[in-house]
Amino acid sequence: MKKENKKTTSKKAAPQHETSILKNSRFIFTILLVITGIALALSFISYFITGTADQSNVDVLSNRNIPVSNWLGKVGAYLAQTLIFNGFGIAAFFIPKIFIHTGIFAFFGIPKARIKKCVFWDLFSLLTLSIAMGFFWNSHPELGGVIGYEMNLFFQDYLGTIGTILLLSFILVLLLLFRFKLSPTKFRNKIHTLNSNLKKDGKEENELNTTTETSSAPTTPKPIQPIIKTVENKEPQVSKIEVEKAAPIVEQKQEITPSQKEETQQTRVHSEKITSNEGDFVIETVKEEITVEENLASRLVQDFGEFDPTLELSNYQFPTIELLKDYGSAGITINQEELEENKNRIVDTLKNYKIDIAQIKATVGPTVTLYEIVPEAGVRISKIKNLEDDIALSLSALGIRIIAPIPGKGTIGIEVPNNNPTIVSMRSVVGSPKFQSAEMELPIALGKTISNETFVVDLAKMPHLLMAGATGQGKSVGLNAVLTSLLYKKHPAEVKFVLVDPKKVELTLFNKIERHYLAKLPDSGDAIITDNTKVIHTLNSLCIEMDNRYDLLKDAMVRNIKEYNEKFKQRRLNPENGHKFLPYIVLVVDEFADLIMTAGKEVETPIARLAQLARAIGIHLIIATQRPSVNVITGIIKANFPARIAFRVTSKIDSRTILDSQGADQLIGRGDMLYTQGNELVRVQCAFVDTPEVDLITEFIGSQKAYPDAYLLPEYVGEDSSGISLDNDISERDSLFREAAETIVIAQQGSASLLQRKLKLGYNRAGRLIDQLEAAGIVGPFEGSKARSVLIPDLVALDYFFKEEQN
Ligand SMILES: Nc1ncnc2c1ncn2[C@@H]1O[C@H](COP(=O)(O)OP(=O)(O)OP(=O)(O)O)[C@@H](O)[C@H]1O
Repeated sequence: MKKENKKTTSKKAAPQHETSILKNSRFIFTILLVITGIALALSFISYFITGTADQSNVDVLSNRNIPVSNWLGKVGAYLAQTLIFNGFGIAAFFIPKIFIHTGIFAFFGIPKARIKKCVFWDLFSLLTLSIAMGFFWNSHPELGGVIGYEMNLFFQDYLGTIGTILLLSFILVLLLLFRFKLSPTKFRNKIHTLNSNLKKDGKEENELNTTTETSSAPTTPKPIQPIIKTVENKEPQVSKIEVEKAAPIVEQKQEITPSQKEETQQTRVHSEKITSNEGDFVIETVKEEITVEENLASRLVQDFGEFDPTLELSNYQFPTIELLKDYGSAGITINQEELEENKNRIVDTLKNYKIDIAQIKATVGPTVTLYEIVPEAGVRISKIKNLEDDIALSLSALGIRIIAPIPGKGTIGIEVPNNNPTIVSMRSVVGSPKFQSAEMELPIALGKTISNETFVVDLAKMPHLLMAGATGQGKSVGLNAVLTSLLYKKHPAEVKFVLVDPKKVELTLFNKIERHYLAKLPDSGDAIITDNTKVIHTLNSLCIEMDNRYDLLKDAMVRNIKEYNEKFKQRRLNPENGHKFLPYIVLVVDEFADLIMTAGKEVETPIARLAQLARAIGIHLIIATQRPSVNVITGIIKANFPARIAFRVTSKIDSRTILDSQGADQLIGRGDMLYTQGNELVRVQCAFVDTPEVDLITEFIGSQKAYPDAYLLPEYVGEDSSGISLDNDISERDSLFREAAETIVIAQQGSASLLQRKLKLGYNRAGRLIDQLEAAGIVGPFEGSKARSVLIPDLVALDYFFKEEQN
């Protein structure tokens, strides 16, 4: 043991010694650079002061007897003559600047890249200035120097005088843009702030003038005023009147009421001298104080307006309604004969079963007509309900549904399909005033009800949607209708889709809007997910996103995404603390049965978690399945999906699985559906949107300026790869291991959340890194709520540690 200790001490001592030598030589070098720079600068200044006195002497540098006037002697005179007159003129001052700057930068250990950048721009400015000064060669040759003059002539030969001036102006613009980062927007903002400041000052001056006028108004000399200091709970003084002559001091404590506090914003002191008989006295008014965050926010809002999340794509154009196909007549054609015929048949059938009708009324919908019957008094409703099949048989129509009684009305409804159904076009529902003026977070125009009204629902309120139906009954069209609705109403900044499409063909068209509307895992190719492992990763990643969002909400002290975004828009949340505008995320899973069959619990668990918790933070799920059997739509999923859509299914059992009641088996297909949000069922004809229409819309959006990438979800490292072992195997380490170690050592705080923030990692990866750091002996073991201790004191020791490890 002792031996080992000795070994480590000697090994530790060696690098410390090395570093001290290194530090010393660096210090000497930096001092040398700065002194050289100063010397050059002095010799240049001296050159301009002593004028041409030394010009004829510099040639005889070797002759000790010739006197020179330069402050830095012959060498100074020689350097100044060479670099200024024979060189770059006054631009040569950039040379000592480079020396001094580099020296100072090196002293403070500023990264080399930054020093190089500085030197580059200085050399660039040196040449430009020198060429520009070349224009004055005839009157003042020392301004541009020989090199500046020659280069200037060269450009003039090729570009002419005007061309050279234009070129130099362009270079000046480049300098302002890239060197001084003076963008036009910054410039505008500066002018704006200057303007508003001027206005404010003007106002304040006016106010002050009024005060002084009133205070200097009295003609009779005032008696000597005492110094009055009003102190507000240690806040700056509110008013202070000073007289030259000594006077007693009266101090008053004054409470500031909350309302006063709100009024005040910023401390400003105005002083005004007033001459009275007794002498000058100064009035200092201290105005406007704090209410930190709120007022800062309102100031920001005042100066820059509310935060606009759409700003980055401010020129984004929503798709036009013309992109959607017009399927002929928007209205429904009422076939009187058909109506009459059906009515008679219903009345006759019911008569056969001894059910008398008091009244019958028909409401014609796009695909189905509803006959509302008011039975004679004394007729039992269950009797009619039981005759459902017989009535259907006598009407010889598929898809008869009897609603007995119609909720909210004392009538019985019989829905009979129309002989010639009308297509409900997406165009008609998107263009409807109901959808256009919908004040909803995520409005969806699903189609038209039986009374031909546009049926609009809010996905945010659902808050998740389950869609089921046998194959070919309109599920895919339904999904497209949902997505299209959102594309027509929501800006790319406001909503993002996560699309899971195991069939690989249904949602492919949405690839075109990847950088506008889609979200994906970092480093994954296509945004549309088609394979199962990726689905599991994405779902877990969404869970992480959910947790992160909850943290943000907690920090912002709000309850849901709407309030959070409101607060963010009002600039009351600081982006530097990780706050950002949160878009809604809509997860669409097609062929859910397929997923459950292959991935089972791995999919069900995150889905259930998201379904239970994600509503408040703006993640909404839409799940579609062909096979609505109980092992697919399990109890836990059903419980969290109160909003359900059933297209036609083949059996009553399937209908029960989806809707908890029958009915879906009696639908007629082709977009005929039942919608429920927990209570009654609504029969809706789904809006029809064809593939070419979706193609046009996505093309329209896709051809516009987009974000640099799809919306990136947090990284998720699968369970399989996160096998946490405390083996200190260097080859198995995360690629960010070293960076993580440095981050932890610099902060002297061993926490995964620190790594998450600094290295922008997902929780799992950060956790894994911490485990590896523990295994390596860089951080201590887990200590409950406290951060782990860091076992390496600084970066030098860490460097040494890594070197040791290599050996
Ligand atoms: N709302 C609608 N209005 C009119 N016709 C429709 C409607 N929805 C679907 N259809 C018709 O039904 C056909 C099948 O629809 P869709 O492709 O949506 O079925 P699906 O349920 O997704 O089938 P699968 O599960 O096999 O993919 C469509 O090609 C279309 O002709």
